Amino acid sequence: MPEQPELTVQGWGPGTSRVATVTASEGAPEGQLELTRDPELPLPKAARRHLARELGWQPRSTPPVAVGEIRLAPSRLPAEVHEALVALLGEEHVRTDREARLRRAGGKSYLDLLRRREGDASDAPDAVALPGSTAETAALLALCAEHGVVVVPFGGGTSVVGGLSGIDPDDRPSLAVDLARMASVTSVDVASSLVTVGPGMRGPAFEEALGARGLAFGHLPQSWEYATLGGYAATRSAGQSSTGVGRFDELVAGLTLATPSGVLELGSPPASAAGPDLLGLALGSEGALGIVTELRLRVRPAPRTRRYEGWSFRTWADGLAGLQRLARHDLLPDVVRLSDPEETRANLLNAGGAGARLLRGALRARGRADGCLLVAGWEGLPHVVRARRRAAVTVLREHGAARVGRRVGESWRAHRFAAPYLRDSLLDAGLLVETLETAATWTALPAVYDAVRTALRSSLGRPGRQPLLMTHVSHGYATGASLYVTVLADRDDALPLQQWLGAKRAATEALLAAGGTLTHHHAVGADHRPWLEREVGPLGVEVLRAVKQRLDPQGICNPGVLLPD
Ligand SMILES: Cc1cc2nc3c(=O)[nH]c(=O)nc-3n(C[C@H](O)[C@H](O)[C@H](O)COP(=O)(O)OP(=O)(O)OC[C@H]3O[C@@H](n4cnc5c(N)ncnc54)[C@H](O)[C@@H]3O)c2cc1C
Repeated sequence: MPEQPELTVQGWGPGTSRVATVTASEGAPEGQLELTRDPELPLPKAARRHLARELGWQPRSTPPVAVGEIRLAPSRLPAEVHEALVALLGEEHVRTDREARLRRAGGKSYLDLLRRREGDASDAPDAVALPGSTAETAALLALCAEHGVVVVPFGGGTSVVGGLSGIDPDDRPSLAVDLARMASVTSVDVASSLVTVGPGMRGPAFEEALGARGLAFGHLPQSWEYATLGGYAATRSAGQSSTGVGRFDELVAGLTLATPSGVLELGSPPASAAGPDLLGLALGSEGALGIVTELRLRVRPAPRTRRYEGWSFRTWADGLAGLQRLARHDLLPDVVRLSDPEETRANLLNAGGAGARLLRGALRARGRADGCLLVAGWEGLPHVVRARRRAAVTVLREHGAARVGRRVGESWRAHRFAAPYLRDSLLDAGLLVETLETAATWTALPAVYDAVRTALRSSLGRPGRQPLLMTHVSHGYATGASLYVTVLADRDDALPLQQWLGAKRAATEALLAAGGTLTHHHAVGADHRPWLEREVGPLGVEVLRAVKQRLDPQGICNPGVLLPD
């Protein structure tokens, strides 16, 4: 089994604190499992007060059921498939035990976590296989196609769009294919800035391997500690520095895709005009066309210097105008994170310590208490960073931005992976916590922002209760930017799933109508697929279906994602 720490079943983090006793059931071995997460992080008092005031929320204790009580149906993997898989991969790489299946049940969306916290693991795979090579993966796919077993590739398990829900209209047995064994760097071509790597590798290990050679990759989503390179490719992920280094799909020079119909080698670095780029079909295919078994990634020299700092705009409109101007002149920093007034207020209140108090005071004194905070970060060669920053600062000042110092930027950088841990505490205290994201042109962005907020407010608002909607721009392009909304609301304890499903539906309809994309970086998964046709049109869906039919005629490859019913 993989040596990397595995994510806890009901939340975020490695989960080493509470030990759950597992009763022998459905063939699972009896014993102790370390599956639950770390002890709850305390919610700062100021944050509690702020949330109670904003949301009309009564803090309460709503802990998850014990992991040992999560319900898991017996495995339905046919014995002949199990035997054939063992012959192919070896006994230790084919698992049907409770721990293996529970750990690969679904992803980490609010809906996933609600289900797991309530003791529901009906989306767990029937078995888990860990192939060690492209050839083994291709043989596994052929075997599953022959026997009608659904295959769900599993990277880090951090999908937030139901990408691992394993939905199958024909309700066939399902196999999670965990890529954890294919997690090493197999070649480094420094001259060409190309590295070949297995899909199961995670960001920290990848950066460490590159750092030893003076290289860096720089793809840093908030899920970086657990998500895998294969998962990034399958979902077209974007990291926190994507404005500078590019989205993950822009960093893929080539990849290998094992499908039930054979193996595809895609991508021809540095560039090619040999027809349409088939690499684009694999990127974002979410396991629906096959399994990414190798990646050729574009890397860069490790940055020699970094500069992160905070700026404050008087208004959201000023902030957007400033970023748009930077974008048009190709002056955007590598990291751009512009928070709207609600997110700025919440971040400032939740930041503890004397530094945060001083900053709040300074912003009030300058009449910017309700302003918008921008975190800007530059990385690279010192003289280039200096020149880019100087040019950007001129533009920022022209748009009324005031510098609030390096501490703000450095503090953001230091805590950039912390929020998911806090989410567990908020769930324990009776809150709805979820995020959604989109992108739009600079022209459409303000309307999309307003539309999403209006939809969420009217769906989640009740007399005396309002959701807290914290929005930021986190990825900038010449043509537009992404919007990322964190939603907090008093949870409806009676119908929590329906509460969020209603809000999500309303927000999605609103953002599409206003000109936003269905998803900027979380992918389609199961949750967004009813709307895919709105994004790519009926003919676009048919084209995708035709490709799937050719590569996966039995429809065993993650049938619950991407394509609408
Ligand atoms: C707290 C949190 C923060 C997040 N922050 C970000 C962020 O900043 N930016 C961002 O882009 N996303 C973010 N995400 C979403 C998620 O991390 C990304 O979608 C990520 O790319 C998923 O990678 P994974 O390895 O965990 O894939 P998984 O969740 O295991 O799988 C995702 C999908 O890809 C398929 N898949 C996985 N591996 C392969 C493969 N080798 N071949 C074919 N298909 C495969 C799966 O079947 C599934 O459909 C966040 C998620 C969480 C929970």
